[in-house]
Amino acid sequence: MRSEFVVPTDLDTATRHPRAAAPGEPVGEHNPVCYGCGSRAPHGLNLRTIAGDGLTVWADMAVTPWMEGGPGVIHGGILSTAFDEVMGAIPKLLGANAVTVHLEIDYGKPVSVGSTVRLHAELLGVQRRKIFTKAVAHLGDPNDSLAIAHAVFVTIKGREHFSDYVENSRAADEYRPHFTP
Ligand SMILES: CCCCCCCCCCCC(=O)SCCNC(=O)CCNC(=O)[C@H](O)C(C)(C)COP(=O)(O)OP(=O)(O)OC[C@H]1O[C@@H](n2cnc3c(N)ncnc32)[C@H](O)[C@@H]1OP(=O)(O)O
Repeated sequence: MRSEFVVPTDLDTATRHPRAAAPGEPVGEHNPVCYGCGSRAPHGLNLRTIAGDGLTVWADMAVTPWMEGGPGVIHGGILSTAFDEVMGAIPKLLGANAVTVHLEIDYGKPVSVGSTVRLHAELLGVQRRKIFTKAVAHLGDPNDSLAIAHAVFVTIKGREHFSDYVENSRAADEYRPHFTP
């Protein structure tokens, strides 16, 4: 499948954080009301991302009728959100808080409503605060991809980054104690 994302040739390697989820364990939601992974996001994707070997993660997503874009197939924006979410679990394996600054998707084949898509993400490398990731969506054979994604995340200090916005959160009561100086 074609992708023209240019991976920098001078990335550094990184190591798994000692307290990161072990292979086979859920990476865990980063916010209980997150649209992508939150267990208390009734209109969200409720993705459960699992740590893989090395610096990889995966998640399965059932493509339900409300995800439809073209007739009988998934909306590209839903798949894009799922990719963002799953690749966004890679910084957690590094023990880092990070947000997406760049997200790029190559769509290779339609994804049928009723199918279950596996999203598999890996770390490509790091460069200062930047974390480069790649992910593939497939139906069981990673070499037969439906779509490929690349994303760049940048590490942040959670409290500084979100303090101006946390009162807008549906979980503000839970966050407030952690964000009040
Ligand atoms: C409590 C729960 C916590 C954890 C919460 C985790 C939530 C995850 C949610 C799922 C993922 C999302 O949807 S996240 C939501 C969508 N994303 C966002 O809202 C992010 C909005 N962007 C920002 O706020 C800002 O850009 C920051 C803070 C990320 C970075 O700003 P900054 O701190 O001033 O840093 P800056 O110097 O500009 O950039 C740092 C490095 O990144 C590079 N860089 C910047 N933008 C880009 C870009 N588009 N593409 C490539 N590279 C880029 C710069 O060149 C630089 O590289 P160099 O000079 O080192 O070479």
